[in-house]
Amino acid sequence: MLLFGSPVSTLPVRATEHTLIAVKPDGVQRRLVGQIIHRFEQRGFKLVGLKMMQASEDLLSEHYREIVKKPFYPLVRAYMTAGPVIVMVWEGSNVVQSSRKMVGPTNGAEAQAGTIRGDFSFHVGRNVVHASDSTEGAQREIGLWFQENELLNWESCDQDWTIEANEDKQ
Ligand SMILES: Nc1nc2c(ncn2[C@@H]2O[C@H](COP(=O)(O)OP(=O)(O)OP(=O)(O)O)[C@@H](O)[C@H]2O)c(=O)[nH]1
Ligand SMILES: Nc1ncnc2c1ncn2[C@@H]1O[C@H](COP(=O)(O)OP(=O)(O)O)[C@@H](O)[C@H]1O
Ligand SMILES: [Mg+2]
Repeated sequence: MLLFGSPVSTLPVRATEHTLIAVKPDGVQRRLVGQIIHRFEQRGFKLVGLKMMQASEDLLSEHYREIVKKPFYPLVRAYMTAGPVIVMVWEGSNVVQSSRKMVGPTNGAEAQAGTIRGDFSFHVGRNVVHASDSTEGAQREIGLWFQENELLNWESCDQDWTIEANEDKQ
């Protein structure tokens, strides 16, 4: 009797994309972690890594190497090291671009209601969440924040109901 559907080995291997999402120190302090995780879960993306960390200044300046020379960077450093962050890796088709849309523009004051920043923030320096902005950036950031053995490759039981099986053949 097949209670759980096809055996794992016969499930199609699908092209995957990953992104780094972080709940910033304000999100942790404001008890928004659960609500933020919930949004990615309900979209159907798959969580493959998660941990709480205190970011070091070195890690942060690598992570934000594109803004490290900007005049406001000291504010970003103070903000991002002010308490623990929750870092996560999410998997799914087009997850990088979709996550950016879910997160909304950098400044919460410009973000639409319904986005994470639009619902939970209104100041650029307290914008609750980070999301990688490109697939290359995501790979770089995941490598910075996670060891390989902290990411798990697992089969989710709903994948046939969130991804059409023929996706890779189109
Ligand atoms: N205080 C302050 N912080 C800023 C300013 N501009 C950007 N930041 C912060 O620096 C972060 C990085 O900026 P960007 O990478 O350009 O914005 P982003 O890609 O929307 O944000 P991340 O997802 O955190 O990378 C922002 O999310 C803000 O928290 C600014 O003018 N003042
Ligand atoms: N003008 C700004 N003033 C204060 N903080 C900023 C500003 N621009 C960016 N930041 C902070 O730096 C982070 C990284 O910036 P950036 O990567 O450009 O935006 P995003 O977070 O939307 O990808 C932002 O999320 C925000 O926390
Ligand atoms: Mg950014």
